[in-house]
Amino acid sequence: MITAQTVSDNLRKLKDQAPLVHNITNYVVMNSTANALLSIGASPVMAHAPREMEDMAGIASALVLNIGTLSEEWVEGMLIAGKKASERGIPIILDPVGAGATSFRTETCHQIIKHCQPTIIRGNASEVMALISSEVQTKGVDSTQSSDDALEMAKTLSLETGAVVSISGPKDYITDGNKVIRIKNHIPLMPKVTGMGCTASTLTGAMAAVCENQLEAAACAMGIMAVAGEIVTPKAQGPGSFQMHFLDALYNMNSEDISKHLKL
Ligand SMILES: Nc1ncnc2c1ncn2[C@@H]1O[C@H](COP(=O)(O)OP(=O)(O)OP(=O)(O)O)[C@@H](O)[C@H]1O
Ligand SMILES: Cc1ncsc1CCO
Ligand SMILES: [Mg+2]
Repeated sequence: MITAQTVSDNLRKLKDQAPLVHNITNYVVMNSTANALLSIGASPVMAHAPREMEDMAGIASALVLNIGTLSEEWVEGMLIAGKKASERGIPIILDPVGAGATSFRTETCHQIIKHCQPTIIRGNASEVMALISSEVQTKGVDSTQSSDDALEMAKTLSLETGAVVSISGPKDYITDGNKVIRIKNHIPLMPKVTGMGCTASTLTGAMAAVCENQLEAAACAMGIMAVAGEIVTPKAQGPGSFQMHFLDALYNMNSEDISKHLKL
């Protein structure tokens, strides 16, 4: 499975390779996720116009499709970029933001899964469950379910789609349908900052670009989120300073931090 050493080795690779990560992402997090990518050592680009999707997905090392603030035109762009990325064999991360809240979101995820074959699906518990069961409702973008309740459906989703499934929440689980990796850190302020899940997805994209094994990549990215959260916790006085210190923690993270803080 993975160890602190695996996470450190992949972080080193990421910094050496500085992969270009193409994000089609929501208005809420464009700035914060671009900064997270820069802080970790990757190269971000946010682009969604259908006319430039073939070109941009044609030069990227990973594609992140985040459906947080969708429109019909964005879906068109996502499908063009996703097909190009899939043809090129680069990793595709789907963040099903708000799947289970509206049928537009859930149906768009199914379209992306069918036409683009994402390599990793990273969402909260009810988003992941909504991709398997139409009974599950998401509260806007917030989960209504626990990661434990989502785990069996996540395994099914993984086996049905061929994508690694990464569930975030008070407990993080990453599964390929057979193996399950759990990140045991618990950072209470993390869900009080909008878009930390979107940040997890974009960092998953950066890791997936440099790491062949998508289960390992997804787990390393969630591990890095957790380690940064642990570093920030004693410094933050609330969500505002948490967000600021989080970028600094990503930027300065070294292998000692990882072995000291990561709980697997
Ligand atoms: N209740 C919680 N307690 C501690 N950590 C949490 C909790 N919920 C989520 N997290 C952590 O916060 C990060 C984001 O996960 P979350 O489940 O909030 O994603 P999300 O719902 O997709 O977020 P967003 O849509 O705002 O981007 C993860 O690293 C996860 O471990
Ligand atoms: C709050 C919110 N609404 C749509 S996307 C987003 C960012 C967190 O998912
Ligand atoms: Mg989310």
